[in-house]
Amino acid sequence: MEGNVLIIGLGLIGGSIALALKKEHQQATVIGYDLNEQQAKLAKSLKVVDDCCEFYEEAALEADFILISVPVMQASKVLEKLSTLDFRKQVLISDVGSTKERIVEAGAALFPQKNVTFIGGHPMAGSHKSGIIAAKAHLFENAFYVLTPTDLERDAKQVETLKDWLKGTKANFVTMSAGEHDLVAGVVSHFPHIVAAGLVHQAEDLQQKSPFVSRLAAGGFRDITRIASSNPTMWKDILIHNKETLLQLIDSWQEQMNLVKLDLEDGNEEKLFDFFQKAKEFRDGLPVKAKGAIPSFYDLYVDVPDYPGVISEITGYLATEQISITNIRIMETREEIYGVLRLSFQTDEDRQSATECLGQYTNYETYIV
Ligand SMILES: NC(=O)c1ccc[n+]([C@@H]2O[C@H](COP(=O)([O-])OP(=O)(O)OC[C@H]3O[C@@H](n4cnc5c(N)ncnc54)[C@H](O)[C@@H]3O)[C@@H](O)[C@H]2O)c1
Ligand SMILES: O=C(O)C(=O)C[C@]1(C(=O)O)C=C[C@@H](O)C=C1
Repeated sequence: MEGNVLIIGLGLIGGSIALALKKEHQQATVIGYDLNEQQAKLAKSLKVVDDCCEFYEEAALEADFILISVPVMQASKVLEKLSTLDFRKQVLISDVGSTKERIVEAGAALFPQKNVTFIGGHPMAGSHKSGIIAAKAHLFENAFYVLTPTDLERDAKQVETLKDWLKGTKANFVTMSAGEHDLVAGVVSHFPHIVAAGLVHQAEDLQQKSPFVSRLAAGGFRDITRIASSNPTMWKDILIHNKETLLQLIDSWQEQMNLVKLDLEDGNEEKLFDFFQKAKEFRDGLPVKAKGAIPSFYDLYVDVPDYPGVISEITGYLATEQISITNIRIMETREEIYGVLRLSFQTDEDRQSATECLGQYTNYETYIV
């Protein structure tokens, strides 16, 4: 597509979308603005945008597409500022905020004029890293990208235009109401971030009792708390915007913890087993996507002798058969002789091929848990 694009907020998400958009629409001119001047300058020198501006009013009036990619409380302010401009041509405005209801309400109220259309958006993939340095063109490949038009029938054409602008993200677009989005995102994204931060606080408090807490915080603790390293401003804003949903989720979580507590106090083995078994069944049955909310993990465990170079030996065999691994980790050392390697694959077929490959080249035992 040809045209002028303005991206307001040149961090992880704004930068990633700019890269994907420029790749797909080489005729488009992408102008970037960021409150943090250094960030904007860096975006220009890294060629994430064609140019950057000190004030965005002029670029906004010339834009065909404006994307707002700032923390959600700031997004409402940017929308207010844009609404004071005298747009003469047709312009499509969207955002990438992790919450939708309040932003979409503001968009609908602030732009009654026919030539300005606001459609809320949320790419459901990201990272705990922030800033332009972490931006990647492929960040949203295969991830869900939620669009929340206020009136699907009226905005149908603009929704298609928006998808065209965002085509380079290679995301899977889904449309839903802003309310439904905030409920679902609350459950699968916002609330888990609260729990992750809570677990880290608990570990930090207990660190006073034993310095081993942080030294032994490996494996499961690291997996479940990675997202606690995310940007605090972004998450503070998300909680404020999605307050009602999150208050309800906190209540139901507390109820659930109380039940586990009672079962534990009673020593009710059957109920405790059920708690984990039912969670496992639901988790194992979640749809597997290459990227997005739930990453796919097909794990294969390998008992290997504990000597230097064993990892490159294994990866070498798999490379010979062109089998790609998404992750590799040493789990433990047994009796100082054997180690357990966990190899993760994107598909069950890759895992099967890896089992056969290691069976052919080595006598190491492989197993699936
Ligand atoms: N990080 C994720 O995983 C993720 C995923 C999907 C959506 N989101 C949403 O994307 C948005 C941006 O998040 P991010 O991860 O890119 O954050 P980020 O910190 O990497 O980038 C945000 C940028 O916005 C700039 N900014 C702040 N206020 C501004 C304003 N008023 N005007 C112009 N620039 C301003 C900051 O200087 C910063 O460079 C947030 O709304 C977030 O909820 C984040
Ligand atoms: O992978 C991560 O680090 C994320 O937290 C990404 C994540 C998520 O919760 O899934 C975080 C916030 C976004 O709005 C969308 C995606």
